[in-house]
Amino acid sequence: MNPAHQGNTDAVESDVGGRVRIFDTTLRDGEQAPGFSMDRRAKLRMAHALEDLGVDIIEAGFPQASPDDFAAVAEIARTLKAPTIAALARCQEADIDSAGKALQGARQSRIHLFLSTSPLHREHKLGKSRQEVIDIAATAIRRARTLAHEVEFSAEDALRTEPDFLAEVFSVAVEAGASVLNAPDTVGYVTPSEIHAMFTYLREHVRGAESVVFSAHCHDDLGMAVANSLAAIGAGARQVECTINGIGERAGNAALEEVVMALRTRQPLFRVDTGIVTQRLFPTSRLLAELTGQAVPRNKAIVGDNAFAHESGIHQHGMLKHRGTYEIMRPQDVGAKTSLVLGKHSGRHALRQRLVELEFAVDEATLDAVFESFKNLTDRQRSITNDDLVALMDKHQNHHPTAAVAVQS
Ligand SMILES: CC(=O)SCCNC(=O)CCNC(=O)[C@H](O)C(C)(C)COP(=O)(O)OP(=O)(O)OC[C@H]1O[C@@H](n2cnc3c(N)ncnc32)[C@H](O)[C@@H]1OP(=O)(O)O
Ligand SMILES: CC(C)C(=O)C(=O)O
Repeated sequence: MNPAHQGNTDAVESDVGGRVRIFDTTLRDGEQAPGFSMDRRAKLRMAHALEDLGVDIIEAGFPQASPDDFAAVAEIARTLKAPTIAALARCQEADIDSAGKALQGARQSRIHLFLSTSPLHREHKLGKSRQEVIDIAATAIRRARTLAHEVEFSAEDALRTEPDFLAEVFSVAVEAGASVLNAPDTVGYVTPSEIHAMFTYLREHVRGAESVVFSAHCHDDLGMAVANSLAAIGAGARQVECTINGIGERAGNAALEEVVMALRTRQPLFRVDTGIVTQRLFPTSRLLAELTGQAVPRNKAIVGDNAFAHESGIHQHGMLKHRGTYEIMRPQDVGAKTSLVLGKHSGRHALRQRLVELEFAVDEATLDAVFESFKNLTDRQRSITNDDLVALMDKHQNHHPTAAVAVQS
């Protein structure tokens, strides 16, 4: 068993341990975005990869959404050993019962209930008063408590909810038996300082706060999902809900790989750890792209093709002297590799390095001459391959047979 998973169900212990629980919702919030749906087989493959990655909780789906999603949650619950398996449910009996049923085979099960709390959602979406929202949540939590090992309660649109009302809803949720309180920024509206203030307020005002885990679930509508998740951690959140490649509703959720590597790379700042096997980040990202048919953008942090690629001559020169000049993480720590790509922006240092790797012995005069041909080629071609370089060297040697020696090509 991955040591990351040992003892991952004790709410109180997690809050004092400097350990942030990673709740992966790739298979639920990620999957519900247009273009990303996965069938049962794809979900099962992804769930195994998430287990290997060391996530603490896998939200496997929304069983009431469709028969195949029910089956996917049930199969993941039966099959996986280490992580807690969560299933989403509205505060409705049918949803709760179907989540409980789907989770029956899980070693550690969690029903994840949600109910809107913001004035906008209360009035226009649910048509419910404050008191009705509180009563519906409490009744649902008590029912879910009998069907799973643990219950998480999410106050949908929490970050646009009146703080005193949110604290009251959460206090009732704790009394009813919820052990994880999730305050989602459902529409990606807030800034880091605002979410920090909300989590600080909640931890001070929710009755029973010391016995539960506070959780952040941030959306990326304004591009702040990761920053907001980190700010919530700074204010005491000890569970973060995130997805591989940041997939999810609209602009997506906080990207798991970004949250995890920010916490790791800036450990002295955040002083918390996760149980993620970071070397699995890149392969897990690629598996998701394969299963959904949605490519990872080249410039995506941590897992994009360009995350550790350098084409600019000045950067390549720096990298050849000391990789810390232009890389803040070691690519092997996320399962990736550094590449010095030769193209229009490259300089002599990187060109010479590649020629040496190709086992050409190159003097300065040859390098200058080949560099000129190389630059001309880059104006016609976006990147230059090893075969292109060998051809350039052959051409040069035919004109100047003694200038460069191909030791082997
Ligand atoms: C913030 C989030 O990401 S929440 C999760 C969103 N994910 C999804 O919706 C994906 C899966 N959903 C589905 O497959 C479908 O919406 C179903 C099967 C769950 C429900 O379908 P339908 O019964 O046809 O309802 P529909 O989706 O059109 O409308 C939502 C209903 O749920 C109610 N509802 C919404 N949230 C909640 C809640 N947390 N608790 C109780 N009821 C809720 C709405 O008021 C509405 O009720 P009404 O039918 O009485 O008017
Ligand atoms: C169900 C909840 C946690 C959610 O997805 C949201 O509010 O964005």
